[in-house]
Amino acid sequence: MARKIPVISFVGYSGSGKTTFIEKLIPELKSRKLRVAVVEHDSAEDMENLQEGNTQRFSQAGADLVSVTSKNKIAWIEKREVEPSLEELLGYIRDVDLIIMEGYKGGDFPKIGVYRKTEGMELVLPIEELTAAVADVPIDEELPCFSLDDVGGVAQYVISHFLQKAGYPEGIALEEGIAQLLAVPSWPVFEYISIDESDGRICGEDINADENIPHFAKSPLDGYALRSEDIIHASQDTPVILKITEEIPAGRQPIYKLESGMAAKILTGGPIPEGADVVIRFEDTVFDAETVALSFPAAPNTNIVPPGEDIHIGEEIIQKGSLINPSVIGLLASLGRTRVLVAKKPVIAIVNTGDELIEAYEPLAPAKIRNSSRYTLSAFLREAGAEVVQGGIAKDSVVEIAELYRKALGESDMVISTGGVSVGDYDLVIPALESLGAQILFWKINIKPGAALVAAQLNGKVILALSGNPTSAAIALQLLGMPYIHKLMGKKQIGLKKIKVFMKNSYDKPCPNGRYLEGRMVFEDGKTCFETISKQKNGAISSLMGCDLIGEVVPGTVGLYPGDAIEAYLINS
Ligand SMILES: Nc1nc2c(c(=O)[nH]1)N[C@H]1C(S)=C(S)[C@@H](COP(=O)(O)OP(=O)(O)OC[C@H]3O[C@@H](n4cnc5c(N)ncnc54)[C@H](O)[C@@H]3O)O[C@H]1N2
Ligand code: MOO
Repeated sequence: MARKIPVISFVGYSGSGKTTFIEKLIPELKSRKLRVAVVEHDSAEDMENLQEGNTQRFSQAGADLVSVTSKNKIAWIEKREVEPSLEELLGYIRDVDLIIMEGYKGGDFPKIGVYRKTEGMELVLPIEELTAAVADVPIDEELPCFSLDDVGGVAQYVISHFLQKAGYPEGIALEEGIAQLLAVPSWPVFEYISIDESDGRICGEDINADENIPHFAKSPLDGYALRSEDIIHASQDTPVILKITEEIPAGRQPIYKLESGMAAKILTGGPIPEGADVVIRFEDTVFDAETVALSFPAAPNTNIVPPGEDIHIGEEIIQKGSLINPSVIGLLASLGRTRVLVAKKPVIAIVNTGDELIEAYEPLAPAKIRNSSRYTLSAFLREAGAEVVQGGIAKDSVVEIAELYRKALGESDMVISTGGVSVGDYDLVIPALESLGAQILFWKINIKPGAALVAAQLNGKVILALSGNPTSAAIALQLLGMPYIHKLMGKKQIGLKKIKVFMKNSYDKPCPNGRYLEGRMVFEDGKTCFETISKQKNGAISSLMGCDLIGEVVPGTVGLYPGDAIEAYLINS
């Protein structure tokens, strides 16, 4: 029997954006090599359009079935007394991976609700009948909800929920792991804070200037404001002498309009008086208390800062999702904006597992080690802009690990754990997650170091269980965890920044499957270079010493030598 093709229906009131969303989703699914069918319901208008031309003529002439074919398309119009059942309709569709339906509210198919709450719209079906939603605001904690432009997230959600076989994938590519995590819906929450507190936060709004800076024409230097036409004939032999009307320091509004034969003494930042179109600096004039002599002409607008020269009305100050920095804060202050909308910091809980772990403040005991990863990972996360809560150390017991996960999930937006993810008898993270009813997204990714990990989700919250090996955990947090954490943070640019660097030293181990190298950024002969950290050991804490780059050794590399170019990720960028 032919495999049943998965069907997913998008439902929502007219104007909710269903069609637009599906239109954007199709290329997204196609880019993932899927064949997609779309079934639309109740669109009399489209049916009319379809029947234009010869097909319509044959159809109107009474043909029961008209088909039109061209090199790469086929269309089929069949007259029916009654509307065919959905089952019959779906039975015609073959050779696709997914059927998307628009507007079918009935039938036992998963349905994704589309709606715009801010436009006063309602959900077309009760929440219980939906599998997910696409909306302009989150709907319900239990319902995966994607924003109206998150087609990538919906594509991944559809693939991982309806197209993949049951069970979880093992040993997937890094990019696939990142995509799976990004597909777990998340909504940054926003808050207004003082701009004084906003350095390093993610802006929650697009801000454009609503005023010109400066908002008046001003002088960029100390000198005399005057009319260019008055000095057209000025020369060394025949200087023009103008009468000084007033003094205009920065902050004082001029009193007099400059008439012919007049000048105003003006200081840097002072407003240009009406009538003046030139400022000549003190050094180029001869003056006394009442007059100023000019001995050369100047073109109109010389030394005048026009309104809006610095920032003009409408100019972009910062985009939603960008990092606020000191210069943005200064611009906001110039515009009179003392509060700014920012994304709340996501709260990430850290749980460490392992019988061998003791707290950093405890004295060493035989076979025990201090829990260093709790501190390394917390520091990385805080530096990246998250709030960190400590979920404690769990002994190697399914019940204890599950209990700490449960508690940590209650206090955070995401849980990161260490240890217990390999294949040993004490690797109990997967059973602990399963005992909580979490959905395991995948186990292990194809990176070295950092392969051993588990990604899961429970009630829309991600649990990223990293390796116990300190360097592996740190590298996997950076490469796999950070893109999702950036999304949680409301960042527009997600994932670490990558740069091109030149090897400072050799790394001569062949890497048939590729690997990542811990390294330091150094500068030599005007080039940004990559110096490998001497210990490249997954279980060593010292492999991270001074490490600010993760170098990418592409599969098939037989060795790297000084001067060779590689790409490297900037840690915590
Ligand atoms: N038979 C196999 N053994 C291992 C494999 C494998 O494929 N087959 N993979 C190896 C790789 S690669 C990694 S990575 C580790 C992953 O192991 P776990 O995630 O289960 O981690 P643990 O065994 O719990 O710990 C590993 C190592 O790290 C130390 N550790 C643990 N937690 C901390 C902490 N919070 N701070 C500092 N150090 C910590 C722990 O004592 C162990 O020495 O598995 C390999 N084995
Ligand atoms: O998986 Mo391990 O994380 O390669 O060191």
